[in-house]
Parts: sequence; structure tokens; C-alpha cells
Amino acid sequence: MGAVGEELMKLEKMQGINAREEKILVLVRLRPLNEKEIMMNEAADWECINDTSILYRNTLREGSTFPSAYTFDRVFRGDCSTRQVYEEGAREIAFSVVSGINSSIFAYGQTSSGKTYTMNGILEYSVADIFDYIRRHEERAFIVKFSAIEIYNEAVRDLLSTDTSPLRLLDDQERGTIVEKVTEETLRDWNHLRELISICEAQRRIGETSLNEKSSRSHQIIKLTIESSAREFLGKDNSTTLAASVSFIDLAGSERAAQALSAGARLKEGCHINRSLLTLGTVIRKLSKGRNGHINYRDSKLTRILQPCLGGNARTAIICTLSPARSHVEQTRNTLLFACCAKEVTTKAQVNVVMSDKALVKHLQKELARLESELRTPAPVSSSSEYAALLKKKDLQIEKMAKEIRELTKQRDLAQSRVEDLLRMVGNDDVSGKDIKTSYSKLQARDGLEYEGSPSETSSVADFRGRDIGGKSFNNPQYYDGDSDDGKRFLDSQSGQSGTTTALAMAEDSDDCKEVQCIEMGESVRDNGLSPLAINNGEFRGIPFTVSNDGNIGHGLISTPVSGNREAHQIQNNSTNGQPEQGLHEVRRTNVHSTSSPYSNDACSKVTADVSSSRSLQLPRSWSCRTNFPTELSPDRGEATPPHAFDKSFPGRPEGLGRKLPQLDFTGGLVRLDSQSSIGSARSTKTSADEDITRLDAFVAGLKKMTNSEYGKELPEGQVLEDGQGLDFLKNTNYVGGEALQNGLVTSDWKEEFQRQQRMIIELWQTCNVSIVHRTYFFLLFQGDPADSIYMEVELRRLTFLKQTFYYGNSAMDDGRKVSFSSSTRDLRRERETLSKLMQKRFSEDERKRLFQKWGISLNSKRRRLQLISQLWSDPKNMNHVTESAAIVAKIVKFAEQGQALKGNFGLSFITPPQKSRSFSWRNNRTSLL
Ligand SMILES: Nc1ncnc2c1ncn2[C@@H]1O[C@H](COP(=O)(O)OP(=O)(O)OP(=O)(O)O)[C@@H](O)[C@H]1O
Repeated sequence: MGAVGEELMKLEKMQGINAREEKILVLVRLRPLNEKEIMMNEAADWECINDTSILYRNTLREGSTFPSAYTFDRVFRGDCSTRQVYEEGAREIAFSVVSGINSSIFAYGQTSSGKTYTMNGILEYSVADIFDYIRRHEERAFIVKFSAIEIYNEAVRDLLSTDTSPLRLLDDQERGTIVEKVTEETLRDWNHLRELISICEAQRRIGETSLNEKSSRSHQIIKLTIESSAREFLGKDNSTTLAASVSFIDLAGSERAAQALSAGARLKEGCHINRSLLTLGTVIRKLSKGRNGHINYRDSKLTRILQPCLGGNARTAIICTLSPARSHVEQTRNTLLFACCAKEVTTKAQVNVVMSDKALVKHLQKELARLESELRTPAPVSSSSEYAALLKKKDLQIEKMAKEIRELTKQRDLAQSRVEDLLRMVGNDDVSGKDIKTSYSKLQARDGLEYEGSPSETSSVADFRGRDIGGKSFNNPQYYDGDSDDGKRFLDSQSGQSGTTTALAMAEDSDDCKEVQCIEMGESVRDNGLSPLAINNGEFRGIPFTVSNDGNIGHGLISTPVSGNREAHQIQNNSTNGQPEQGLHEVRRTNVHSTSSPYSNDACSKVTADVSSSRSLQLPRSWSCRTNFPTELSPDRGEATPPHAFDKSFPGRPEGLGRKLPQLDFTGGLVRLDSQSSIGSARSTKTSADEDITRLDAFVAGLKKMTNSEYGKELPEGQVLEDGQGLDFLKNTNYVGGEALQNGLVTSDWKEEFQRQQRMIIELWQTCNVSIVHRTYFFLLFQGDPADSIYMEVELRRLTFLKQTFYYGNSAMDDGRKVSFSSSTRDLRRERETLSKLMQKRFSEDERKRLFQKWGISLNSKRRRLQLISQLWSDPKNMNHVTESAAIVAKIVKFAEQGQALKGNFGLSFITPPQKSRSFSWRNNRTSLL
């Protein structure tokens, strides 16, 4: 065998070693708190507990649905140097390039988390190592080429060229996607490298965001291509060359635009950045599930260029950079979720050999000989014990899945039976609920825009789409400043940005941006300066009930002693004032003692009435708010109803019918309050939105749909649940609905469990852009009755499903309509707009003024109502905020009146259930009571 043969053998051996699948190496680097964070007294919530695990240690958030510990190939704490990150993590991957293996190192993370800081170091250490290797291998001739591009606003730019025109991407059959005409410099030495790097730094788009003065606004890809050949064969026709490249990819920040407080150009960049990153996330997610089906590499320039690094012929390491600050917890989690997916992705790198024709022929002859010999002596079949082990493993898998299916079916059936009971209870023996649906179908919101079969309502729909204002075409509804003197003045969409992301969304007219914007629009408003809500003896025992005419939210709670007279409800006034105000409406229909309340104005009475619209139940173990309402619909809603008039106890939640107004819509919307359906124009201010905020049939249909739907049954295509996350957590809850309740086995810690679930639900509402009307109804209706557990569970299931669906960029189906994160964001924005219009009707000018002041909104600013509504429900961790938000929304949507109306519509009635069965099903036994 000559030298060529040896060379070939060596290469084949290398190919044999490397041409195998391996998982992407995932490294996590936690940076220390920066000066700004320290100045702001930020807490560092993340800790690397060993070399592979990172822990979230904020015990205050124990109710979170997220896992608190994450494990990766390697994690680096804040005091680790970049050299350590390189040597203990990225080096092996980067260094493969000298052996002819493609490799790539990514940095992924939110702005200011240290991507550029890390990648600059990694690049320099890698090049130093490569140069060192070259120096030590004089027998080979090396060529090192350097190129650098950035992807800025979905355009590819050459960072080594002064020509800023975008470069085209071409598809090459052999090499995949290549960047046309990109400059490639042959590296001479270390100084040359430094020079090129500083050119790139000067050319790269950098901007200032609120979190980073020098924020990289583009994705940067620096590529080193290394070719090497044995010197002795140089120039000969049987020479072979190893050719591979290593890419250093410094991605732009993965944060949401809202978090970085981006606006204008920054926002537009954010849109593009996030489109690329969204596609990257989708690609990684799909790859992590295996390579089945279409992978959408071509959806962004970034993924197109990086295709070989993502599941192709390359070894890849991803360094996820994190900030430990508490204020960045959401982004940190997103980064970790991305990292979790990435660690499941496999690539298949192999040595890339460029052969001369003669060498290739020789190589093929050898390969042929090897295959022929393999055919003659086939490899021994695996032993039967191996087969048996495999079979056993599969059997176990099947058994586990069957168990899960049984469990889910049981839960679904249980929920289904509750729905059927509900349907029976509303006066329909046909549990299919067909009649109910028919009767109310005309009121059913369809696609959030129209009301089916209601021409008068649909005719009032104002179409603002595509309207041309001042040369600018907006797809969004116009804003009228109802608080201004003329009341209907169109506002420039860019003015009055304060506190709303909507204004930012409208500020951009880039088509590209619109869709992505919706994804980015978060609800950034946090600090609303709420006064603390008094909690009853440190416990949350009831529901908030009012907005007072001084603009304060009533801090009263309607509470029920855990034991004692169920009718001895008391409105506990936690105000500091303690003096009754004029306009206080006594809640007479129960034995409620209306203590002096500064909050008890008309609004107060409405919300309290709403609470009171639920029938009192005898459920001694319940800690929740107990409220009463009459057995018959009184034409006078304020009419007192003596408690004995409905002295029928019911151990489930009959009050739920009166209280469960919201449509538990799959889309997260109670009813979509679309501006088009209600307040799109000055003319249409008095439309269906006013009257048709909620419908019971919609709620029932929603419930039924939920119990029949995918929640918990299956996740959307390609969706994965993180460890300890998703549906499993429900199994850990103290489930007291269903059987446990029927058997009277109400657990004593249900109260605690309820609060935990409530917290989770409130957070998930925010994450999933759930309608704030829905949030309000659900929050006010489900107050901790043990029988609420089924509803809590279904809601949790639904929200978890939505969250997962959205996280992976998927859409969920609802009545044939696709719901995605962006569409839910849009719906929520529209709902807020609608509520802001209605606010003018529901609150007097004085009340509005006081609310604005209380919520820190300048009385001179524009779109004050929208600003206020935008703040509502924006701080899920702050229970005071939540309760006050609910009170305001409740007043706007006439929550109280809805309860009464529904009671009248459906003639709710309850009977005492047989003591034995303690059934909590709905009864259609109107005559027994009325
Ligand atoms: N591990 C670290 N140790 C010390 N300082 C760090 C570390 N990581 C980042 N920094 C500092 O934090 C600041 C932000 O870092 P860097 O610019 O690398 O963030 P980035 O993630 O690239 O942000 P962007 O996405 O906005 O470009 C810089 O001043 C950097 O020096």
C-alpha cells in the first residue's frame, strides 16, 4: 500500500468514526448580575447547582407550572470565564473543523445576556487553537478562509464589504444554501484575524435597547473554512483534501419586543429578528421530535443558511446565555425551553474529503471490495435475548400509554357528565343541548366578529380594515379618544404611546412586521401603583366587589365563615375610611350585613349583586364565598329576597349556573369583543357589545367543547411537554371534584390547592392572551367551592394546552378556526379596545377621572381609557391588581346584571339532592321549586 492508500485509509477511518448521529451539545452560561441590575436591587433567581444543572430558586413562585431545575450537557455559573466555557464546552466541537468536520457554535439568549461577550471569546480561542494545530502539523498544507455575514431585517449583508446591498442565497446541489458573492479572505495570521473582526464589529448593526446599550440587532455568522492536504501529494492528481468550516453564530436577542421596550426601528428589527428566531425555534422543535415530515428551513434566511448546522452534516454546540435577574425570568425560561428542545436534536457529521478523480476511483474500488466481502460473510443476527429485551421494552411502553389513555378518558368522561348535568339543569331533557343551542344560536359569537342570525347586530358592524388615514393604511381599528372633548376624535396611532403596546403595533406599516408584531406584543404595563388589597386575616377568602365612585376599587370581600350560618355573609370592608358613602346599595337579598363601605356605590352594588346572584349552598366544608340569589326572577333586580325563599341546599355548585357566565372558549375568549362588532365607529357605540358580552349557552357550549376537546387528550402535532410540566402536574393536585366530592371526601387542603391552581390559572391567562372578560368571569365565579375543582382542572388543562401550542408556534383548532398566539394577541387587543369604549358608558366622568389618577394615567394624555384597560390584568402575580382589574371589568361588562338575566332566562332551580348520593349534578326540576 502506497502513501495514497494510507492517506485514504486514514480518512476512511475518520469518516467511520464521525459519520454517526450525535446530539447537539447544549451549554448554558449564566452571567452575573450587571451593574444596572445590582443598582435596581434585582434578585438573582437562578443558580447553577452543579456542572450540569441550573435551578430556579425563587420559592415565592412555587405555584408556577414551569419546572424549576433544568439539566444540560454543561452549565457555567456567573463566575466562569469565557475560556472555561470554551475549553470545557465548545472547544471539542469547534476543533473538529481541522479534521474535516463541519461544526458550528451558536449563542442564543435574550438581549444583554452575554451572547456577543461569549462568542467573541469563543471565536478567538478557537482561532488560536486552529493556528496552533496548523503550526504543529507541518506535514499538511492548510488554507484558512474567513467570511462574515449578518442577517438584518431578513436581508443578508457582507460584513467584510462596504457594499451594503443584500446578498442573494443560492441553492447548490452539493453544498446546500450558499451566500452569493460573499467575501472570503484567506487568513494570514493572528493580526489579520483581529483586523477582520474589527471590520465586522464596525459594520454590524448595533443599536441601543433599554437593556443593552450596544445591542446586536442582527444575527452574525462568522465562518472559517479550513482546507488541508498532505504536502507530499500537493499538486498531484491523486491528492485528497479535507475541507470543512466552522461557523460562529451570534444571534440577536430572543426577547419579546415589549420586554426590551423597543419602538420604531428597534421594533421593526425585533419583528424580523423574532421571525428568524421563531423559525429557528420551530425547526429545532421539529427536529427534536425526529426528522419526520417537512422541516421549514426555508421560512427564514437564518434557518436556510444554518440548515447544515441544524440536523445536517455538522457538529453543533449551542450556548444559551442567561441573565439571573428576576425581572428576566420569563425570557430566561424561554431560553431554557429552547435549550431543552435543542438538546434533543441530532446531527450527523462526517469528514468532508475532496478527492482527485484518481483517488476517488481508488476509494470506490476499495469500498466495492469491502461490500462484496460483507455479502459473503453476513454479520451474525442479534441474539434472541436481545430481541426479548427489545420486546419487553416495547410492551412496557404500550402498557404505559394504555394507562395514560385510560386516565385521560376517565377525566374526559367526568367532565362530560358535568356538562350534561348542566344542560339538563338549564331545562333541557335532551342532554345533547340541541334545543338550547338552537334557542341561543343567534347570540353565539361567530369568529369573534359577527353574531349569527342577527342582522341588526351584524349590520352595525363597522369595517375599518384597510382604511386609509392620512396616506397610511391601517389594518387596525382606529382609535377615538372618547375622553377628549369632542369624544370621537381620531388619534394618530403613534401618539400617546404611554403604556400600550398597541400604539407601537400600529406605528409600523411594514407588512412583514404586522404578523410578527402580534407575536411580540406583550403586555408590558406592570406598575400600576395599586393600593394593597386587604386580605382577610392574611387569607384570600372572597372576591373583590366594586369600583367605588372615588375611583378606588372596593377592597371588601364577601366572605363566609368556614363554619357557621351559611347565610351570615358579611361584606368586610377593609377600607381605611370606614364611612359609608352615599349611594351605598345594601345587599338585601341575603342576610348580608353591609358594613360601611367607601366603595359601595352603584358599581359596588352591581358587582356585589353579581356575587350575590349565586345561590347559597350548604357545603359546610367549603371555605369559599357563599352567596345567595332568589329562586325566581324578580323583575326588580334590586328586590330583596329572603333567604328562606330558597332554602334548598345543594352540595355541588348550583350557583355556578348563575355565576358561570363565561364562555370557556377554546380561543381563550369569553366572547370576542371585536371592535368591528361593537364600537368600530362613532355610530356603532351602542351595539351588541353592550348587551351581548356573555351568553350562558356560549359558556355551556364552551364547557362541552372543552371536555370533548383535545385538552389533555392529545397535544398538537409536534408538541412536547417539558418535564414536570403540562398535564402531569394536574395529577399531583388534590383533585376534589368528581368522585371525591361525590363521596364527601372533600380534602381539608382544598383551599390551599385552590389558591395554588388559581395562581397558576391567572399566570397562564396572561401567557396565553386569554380574554380579560373571560378572566374576570372565571375569577369571580370560581371562588374555591370544592365543586369548582373540575372547572379549575379543565381551565388549567385548556390553558396548558394553549400555552404549549403557542410556545411551539402552533395553532389550535376551535370550531374550524385556527387560533394562534398572534391571533389571540390580536383578539385581546381588540377586546381591550372595545372595553375601553364601553368604559365611557359604564363610568361617569368623575369615576373615570379618579380611576385614571389611581392607575397613574395622566389626565392630559390621550386614549386614557385604552391605557387603563391595557393595564388591567397585566400583572398576574399581584393579587391586588388582579382583583381590582376584575372589579373594573365586571362593572364594564355588567357582570351583575348578566347573572340576574341568566337566572331569569333559564329559571334556575335547585332541589335538595339525596343525601346518600351527594350528587352534584344539575337538576331539571323546576316545578319542585317554583
Ligand atoms: N459572563 C459575563 N460576565 C461579565 N460580563 C458579561 C457577561 N456576559 C455579558 N456581560 C456584559 O453584559 C453586557 C451585555 O452583553 P452582550 O452585549 O454580550 O449581550 P448580548 O446578549 O449580546 O446582547 P444583545 O442581544 O443585545 O446584543 C456587556 O457589557 C458584557 O460585557
